[in-house]
Amino acid sequence: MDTSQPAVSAVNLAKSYRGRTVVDGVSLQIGQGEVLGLLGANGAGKTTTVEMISGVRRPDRGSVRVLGLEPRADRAMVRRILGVQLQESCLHHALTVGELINLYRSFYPQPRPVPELLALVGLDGHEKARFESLSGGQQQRLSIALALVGRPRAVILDELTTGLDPMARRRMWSTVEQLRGEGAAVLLVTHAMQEAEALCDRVAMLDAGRIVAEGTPAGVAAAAGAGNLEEAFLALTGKTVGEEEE
Ligand SMILES: Nc1ncnc2c1ncn2[C@@H]1O[C@H](COP(=O)(O)OP(=O)(O)OP(=O)(O)O)[C@@H](O)[C@H]1O
Repeated sequence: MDTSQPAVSAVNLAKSYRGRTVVDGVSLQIGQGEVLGLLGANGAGKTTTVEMISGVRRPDRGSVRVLGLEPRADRAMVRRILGVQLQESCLHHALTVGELINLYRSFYPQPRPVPELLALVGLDGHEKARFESLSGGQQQRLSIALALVGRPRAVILDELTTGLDPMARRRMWSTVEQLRGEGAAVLLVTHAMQEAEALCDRVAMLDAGRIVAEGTPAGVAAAAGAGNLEEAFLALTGKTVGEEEE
């Protein structure tokens, strides 16, 4: 494992589906202890980009390194150091929160203790609840806890707080701050510009598969002649937040 390099490095990634290019030359670097926000309208290519970074999807072009490892070639090693927020539908609905966490804990050499994980995502007291009995927001928080079980050095959080109530959202924000404090590299995919401003050291704005702006939230806003990220998003992409790509 090479720790002198950025924790996550993606160079010139490209992906087409049936001849249509949806990611077109995306390069991203995330240092240890850094939170990078990936912003873009629906269909801009964010999920495809993070899927290539996590190794779930093979890029047509370009390369990815996570702590110097190649996610597809070094799959087993990368799984130990990269935490990815899961889609909750992948989880066994009849298992309890505690059972699911313990199952994931068994995959890692030094997993976080169960109470720490429950506290991180605000699920204290829910250890014995079956997954299927949790609310949508609680299921989402459990999927975040499972991404953090193995003390990952790099974390991908896709729509961290979408659908969460204001208190849960704030808790997730402190969880991200804790991860940064632990030296993890965090890639945060978000539509919430206020969240990006509050949490991200840098943001990359994606439009139609290309990065159209990158820098600190304040720097991106200033370069676009905008007062904040939401206005910058509109100026740079011609879309309001949440609007679809053509
Ligand atoms: N498996 C697939 N087959 C064909 N087209 C796909 C596939 N996955 C994604 N696409 C298309 O690629 C484009 C980019 O999708 P992607 O999910 O990466 O965007 P996104 O920025 O994550 O959007 P959202 O904010 O809606 O999640 C979209 O036009 C989408 O329809």
